[in-house]
Amino acid sequence: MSESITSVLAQRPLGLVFDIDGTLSPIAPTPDAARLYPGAAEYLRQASRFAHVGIITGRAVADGARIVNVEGLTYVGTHGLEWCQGLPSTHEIELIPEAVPYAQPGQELLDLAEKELVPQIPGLIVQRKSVGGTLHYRLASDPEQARTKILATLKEPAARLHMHLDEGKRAVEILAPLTINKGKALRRFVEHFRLKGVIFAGDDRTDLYGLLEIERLRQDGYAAHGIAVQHADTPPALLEHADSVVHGVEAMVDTLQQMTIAIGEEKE
Ligand SMILES: O=P(O)(O)OC[C@H]1O[C@H](O[C@H]2O[C@H](CO)[C@@H](O)[C@H](O)[C@H]2O)[C@H](O)[C@@H](O)[C@@H]1O
Repeated sequence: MSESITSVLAQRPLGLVFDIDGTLSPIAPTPDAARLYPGAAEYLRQASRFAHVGIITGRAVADGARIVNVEGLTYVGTHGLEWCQGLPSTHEIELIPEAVPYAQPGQELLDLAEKELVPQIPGLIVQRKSVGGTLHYRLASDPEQARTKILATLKEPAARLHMHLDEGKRAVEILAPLTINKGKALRRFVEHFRLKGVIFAGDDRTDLYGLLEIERLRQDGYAAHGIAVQHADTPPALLEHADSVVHGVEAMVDTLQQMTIAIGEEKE
């Protein structure tokens, strides 16, 4: 582990914050098939004895928590719009008030996708969230053609409904046009727990907001470190703004294990 990570891990209160897909869970053919890398849940559980552990994901909270399924973590879903201070089976999910007006327009776009795109693109998966959702074209016979078709079909209706389109891994995201993102969520997490040190890890476009917030937190005097999990399709900007890079989910979970051991030793 780098000296920079070690020095952040010595801070208390400490926060450890992770994305799910591509970070703790290998990319799978469908969203439902994704699983945490072996050992990851146990390391998160152990880490949560000594640090505030957060999951900040593009998935809905209920979906992300179903995959991670560790009690005592903070689950932040739908790119920062939903919060839950534990598993949703025992804790209430809070939808941030600014997002509420965009629930209906998001549903309309997803209805349109089901009506117009699903019949034309075999393999397209429509994933609904409390606000917006994701269209997964990974299983389409020609993914690039599917992507073009989805964006062309939704561009005008999205503008009319004041919704925002973004892209993830083989996926088009339908988002509320809010300035809330994973970076804002990370800042709120840090302030909520009055953290002195924080580590954030992610692998995709939307995780860039998290890495940029790590830079701002450091400028504001926090001990902060950003990790990019590199895959073949990792956006270059993510690598430029990361303080360290690990190669793939297995290496990320190995780093999580080392961090867990280090903070356990620090405590004793
Ligand atoms: O912020 P994340 O936790 O990384 O969530 C981003 C999106 O991840 C999921 O989709 C991605 O992973 C799937 C399973 O590995 C894969 O099949 C898909 O192609 C990827 O785009 C999730 O389903 C989305 O809701 C998230 O927005």
